[in-house]
Amino acid sequence: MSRPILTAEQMRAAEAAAIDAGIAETVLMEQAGRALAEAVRLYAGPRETLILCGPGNNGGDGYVAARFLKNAGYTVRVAALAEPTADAAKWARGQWDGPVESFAAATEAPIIIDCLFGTGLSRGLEPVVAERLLLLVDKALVAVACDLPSGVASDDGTLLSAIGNYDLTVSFGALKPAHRLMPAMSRMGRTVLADIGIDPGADWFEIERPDLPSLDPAGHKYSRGLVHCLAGQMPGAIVLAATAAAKSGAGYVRVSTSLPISGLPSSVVQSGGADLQDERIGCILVGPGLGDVPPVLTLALTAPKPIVIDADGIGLVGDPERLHGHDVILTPHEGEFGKLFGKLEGSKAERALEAARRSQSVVVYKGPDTLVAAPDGRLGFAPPAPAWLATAGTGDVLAGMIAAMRARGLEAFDAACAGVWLHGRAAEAAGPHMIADDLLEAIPSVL
Ligand SMILES: NC(=O)C1=CN([C@@H]2O[C@H](COP(=O)(O)OP(=O)(O)OC[C@H]3O[C@@H](n4cnc5c(N)ncnc54)[C@H](OP(=O)(O)O)[C@@H]3O)[C@@H](O)[C@H]2O)[C@H](O)CC1
Ligand SMILES: [K+]
Repeated sequence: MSRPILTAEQMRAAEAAAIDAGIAETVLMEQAGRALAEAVRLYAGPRETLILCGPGNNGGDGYVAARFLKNAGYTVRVAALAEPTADAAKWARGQWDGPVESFAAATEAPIIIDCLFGTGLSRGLEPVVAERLLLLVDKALVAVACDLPSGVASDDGTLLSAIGNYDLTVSFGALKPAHRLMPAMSRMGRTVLADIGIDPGADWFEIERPDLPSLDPAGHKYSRGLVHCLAGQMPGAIVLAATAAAKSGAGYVRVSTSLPISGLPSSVVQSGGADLQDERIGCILVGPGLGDVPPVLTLALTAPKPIVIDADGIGLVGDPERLHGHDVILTPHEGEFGKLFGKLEGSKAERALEAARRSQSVVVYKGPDTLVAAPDGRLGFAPPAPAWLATAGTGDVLAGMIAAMRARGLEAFDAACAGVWLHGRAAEAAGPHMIADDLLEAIPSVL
């Protein structure tokens, strides 16, 4: 089951719905605090613990966690930034029978649990607060964030204050966009989601291992999916893309090229012509190494087939509305995204959805935080992928993997999510010294 992702406002609405359904807010808080304490026990082990509590319900979670950890035999200190202002937090504070120090005088501890602010953060932290929090987090053996590291903007992943690096983030009910958007995503450490009895009902979620169609014993190479790649001026890119498609389980990969291309697997067929009316084609791939050759994109768009438009192909689209009526997956990186869609407002999540709506296409908005957006509002957030993917040719490999998933019968949004997820795992398998060619070799191990 994919982990749901909700904005702060959606989270508050889901929490309100749970309360309307008869679950008291203090019960939600008790569940959250208990989950936080349990995650700390499992992850950090029994060490002296300092819990930093803010004035809102994030702080409330902290008072509950303090009680559970103390009952589990921990040496627990609580330091408060201010007295609780939220009702549930006042209740939780009242349930805590230990002393409460002042945050300003709090001294470092092996385990720090940051319960200052969560989804209610509305601005940067006071500089003196940010500074002290940073020091306590940096000095800790294990730094834990309750729901979010304090200073992170929940909905877009920006840092409203300088924050440290956390080892563990424990979220409740649903992940927030900040858990899977840069730069916040890179500070979370391991991100745990605790079920506290809230029904998130989300259109946004974290992409997880795809459920790939099993092979049909009666199948043949065409039924396993034919990927037709259109080569351009730089053949090396299409070699990576076509090979990736073949290694990702497409039954047949064909490359149209005006000049013979070396380096392709012998199983990949090269042809001079480009008969795109061939009804056996499962997906067309255009763009890797294409160069500035608009007619090739125009030709690809004449075929009534699913199509992955990547790299130079994206730069040749011109008006996103040109793609209406076609079955397209776009795979832009930041620069290609800006060139095709211009400057859009809002978080990366909102920009991805706006692009999907404008182009009526599935948009794979690549980056350290890759998103997959569908015109109908579905939005997949990729789990963290290795930084070493930032090397030449890995985008060509991704495009080939997505085209293979599409040709194997996954619908466009699922094919894009599958390709993105498998691409990240293949990079993990290939290891930190990989180049794109090594990524190809790792694909079969993650299918
Ligand atoms: N969503 C759920 O199902 C549950 C969430 N829980 C936890 O609750 C927090 C959200 O709690 P909330 O009270 O809405 O917000 P915070 O605790 O994050 O803090 C908001 C208070 O802090 C003030 N504030 C905001 N920014 C700052 C700042 N930079 N400096 C000082 N004070 C700040 C804010 O007041 P303002 O009027 O000043 O904005 C609030 O007083 C969620 O993250 C979960 O941890 C429930 O416990 C369990 C269910
Ligand atoms: K926090």
